[in-house]
Amino acid sequence: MQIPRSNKSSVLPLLPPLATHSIAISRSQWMSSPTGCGGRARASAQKLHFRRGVEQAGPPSISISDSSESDADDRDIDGRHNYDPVITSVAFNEYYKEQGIVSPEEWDTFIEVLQTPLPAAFRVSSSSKFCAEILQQLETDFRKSIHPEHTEENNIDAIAPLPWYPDNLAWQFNFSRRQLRKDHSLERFHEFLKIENEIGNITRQEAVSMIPPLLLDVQPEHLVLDMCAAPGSKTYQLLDIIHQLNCEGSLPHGMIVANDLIAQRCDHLIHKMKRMNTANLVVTNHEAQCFPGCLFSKTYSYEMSNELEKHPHQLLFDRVLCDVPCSGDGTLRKAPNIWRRWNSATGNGLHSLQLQIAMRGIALLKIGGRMVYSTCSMNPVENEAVVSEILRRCGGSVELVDISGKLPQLIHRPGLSKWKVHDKNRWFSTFEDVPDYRRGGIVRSMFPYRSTKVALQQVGSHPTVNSDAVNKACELPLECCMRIMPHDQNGGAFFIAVFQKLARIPVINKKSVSQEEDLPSMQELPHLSEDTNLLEVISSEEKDKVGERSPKWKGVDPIVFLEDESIIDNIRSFYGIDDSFPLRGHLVTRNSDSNCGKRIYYTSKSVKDLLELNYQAGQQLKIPYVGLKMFERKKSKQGTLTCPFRISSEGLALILPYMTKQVLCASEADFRLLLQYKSVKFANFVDREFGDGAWELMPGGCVIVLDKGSEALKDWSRAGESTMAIGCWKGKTSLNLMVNPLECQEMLQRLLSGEPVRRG
Ligand SMILES: C[S@@+](CC[C@H](N)C(=O)[O-])C[C@H]1O[C@@H](n2cnc3c(N)ncnc32)[C@H](O)[C@@H]1O
Repeated sequence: MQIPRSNKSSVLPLLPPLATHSIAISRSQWMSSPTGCGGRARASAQKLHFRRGVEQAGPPSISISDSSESDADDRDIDGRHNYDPVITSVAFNEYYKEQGIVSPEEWDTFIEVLQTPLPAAFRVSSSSKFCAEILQQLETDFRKSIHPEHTEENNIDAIAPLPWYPDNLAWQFNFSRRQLRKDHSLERFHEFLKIENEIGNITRQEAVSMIPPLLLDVQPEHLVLDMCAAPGSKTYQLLDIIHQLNCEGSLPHGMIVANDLIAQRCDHLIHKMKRMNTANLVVTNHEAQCFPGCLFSKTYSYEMSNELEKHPHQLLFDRVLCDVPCSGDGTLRKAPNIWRRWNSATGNGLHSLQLQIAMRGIALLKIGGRMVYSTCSMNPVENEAVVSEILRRCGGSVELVDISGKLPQLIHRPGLSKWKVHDKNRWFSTFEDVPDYRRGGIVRSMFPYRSTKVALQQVGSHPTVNSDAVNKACELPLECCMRIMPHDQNGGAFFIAVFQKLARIPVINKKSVSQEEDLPSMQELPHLSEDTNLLEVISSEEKDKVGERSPKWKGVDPIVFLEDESIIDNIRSFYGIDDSFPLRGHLVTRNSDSNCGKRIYYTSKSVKDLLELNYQAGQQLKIPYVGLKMFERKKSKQGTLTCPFRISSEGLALILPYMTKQVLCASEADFRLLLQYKSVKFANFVDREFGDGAWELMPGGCVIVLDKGSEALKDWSRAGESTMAIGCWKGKTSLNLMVNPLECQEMLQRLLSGEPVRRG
């Protein structure tokens, strides 16, 4: 029996009254199947691989699931779509009762909570310059002013911070999404959520999904790989962490590489990440289990590892987030149609893929680095079994980190040490019980790990299973894993394990994996360099690419460093960009003829290094998105321009403190005039001096900064915290706004209401 662990024993006081009626469920709520996207040959092959993994044990249908947020969430309890009253499953009940997932006394509460809708949660971006104001607004305004029906009756807070999340940055609300949309008393709060979410100041994210990035212990200088990243709520949280401490006009040293197999899901992720305006993100599109190591020196050996620090020969990460595709029954409250599909074969079918992805993650980790393995499934075959097999295969070169005290207010349970495997109406306690014809689908690594020597006893000339050993608790420290159950704090279910890499991982001996012998200890292994090990896990297709100079990824524009110095010098001198802001080597375009590039993107030093490594390694990485859009070429009817590039809104906050030319300060009246009319003749500005100043600017791109009365901004290098600035274009007779309509509307609204505005 597992006992919840927490310094606090009480559950969150937001537990809603349990539903006794059937709840309405939309079929479209479930995450779209990976098999439904994309069309390119390679993507199809990848998807096929994923599907095969899933179908290995023969589930009728499956979708990937994640516990982040989903727009479809809004429909599941809304009742506008198809109703499906199924909120229970005999197979589910039988399976988890047999696994002893919760104590018999807890069972009814567990199921009752699972049958209620999940309270929505959101996170305030700590890197947002309006973080403090937003937190204050939540605490002093909304927390006190909103009282939807049942919270009022039950005398509970309608919204409250999650007690375990640091600095009150995460909040949960105690009413349904339907109420949020329909209840008039929540209108202002709903509007607030929508706007702040669009801007990127807050992110809707399921509470339990916020835990893995917290336990990854990410520092702003870390190189982080998010292996299965879409739709990206954890990626956003990771970016938030690395940007948290940096000041305006500077970039953190770290970087996030966000990867996903499905191109369409990558697009969704990219769309979301754009809200962060970051130069420290790379989005890649690979099978995580074959993620390229960008190894380019065939002569590299372990003895050269000191050199490696200075000139990386392969891609290694300080932190890896391995939030694998899973059966997702931890999200049943959010995605109730999982009840109807629930089948133990789903978890069995995903086990091998999850293991492969996690092993690749460990291989890509620097020694001393950390990897979080997580799922939103309750199934031990997808959780503890994968963790056990990682520990077994790594033979002491990784250890499980005890995270039990890291988030003291979070109620959680230790990992299971015993479980069974279910297959086609049969239960197996050991692999030896599995008939030969099922050993393709049911593999040894699904069972609790125990030494073969312990498990087998000799009876006559035949080894038989020692039943004491079978019932013996697993020998691995699985209690270090973290299980979160829905009724622990009125949330979703989640599983998390944190690994620390202590040494190079042993080369995987095919025999020991397939025949399930105990792995030799590290000392017994030949002294092999880690790159050999990395290549072991790179697929042959990837392997072929090592050393290639210019392979092209179909459908993805090549990334080209902007090397034309005349363009860079032109931009620098036109905008008077201070020399302390590095441009050379940091600018990229997505066009092989960089002179014709319409958009120029800025990359941080870490991203620049990664792109260079990738180039040297033959462009192993397929990168659909990189860099912060900084300059955009604009065609002009004004004839030849001194500089045809304007500064884009996304990059404005970063570069403004370094600009000494083409910047003008406007009164609030003139600033508003520009936002309202988009194009204003010089003579029509309220402040004549400003109109004259605008006329005197060079034709082309310029930036208008809001002058906040007494605090007239004279020194752009101090632009930051409360600076409000917009990109414009100086034409022959007028100033023209270069801000997209939505952003413009937002700014205007905030200006009129006196509320804070977003940077840029
Ligand atoms: C649990 S979701 C990830 C949720 C995400 N970490 C978040 O917080 O928003 C799993 C993701 O894995 C992706 N996926 C499935 N198979 C994959 C593979 N072999 N390699 C990489 N990604 C894969 C799916 O497309 C899906 O987006």
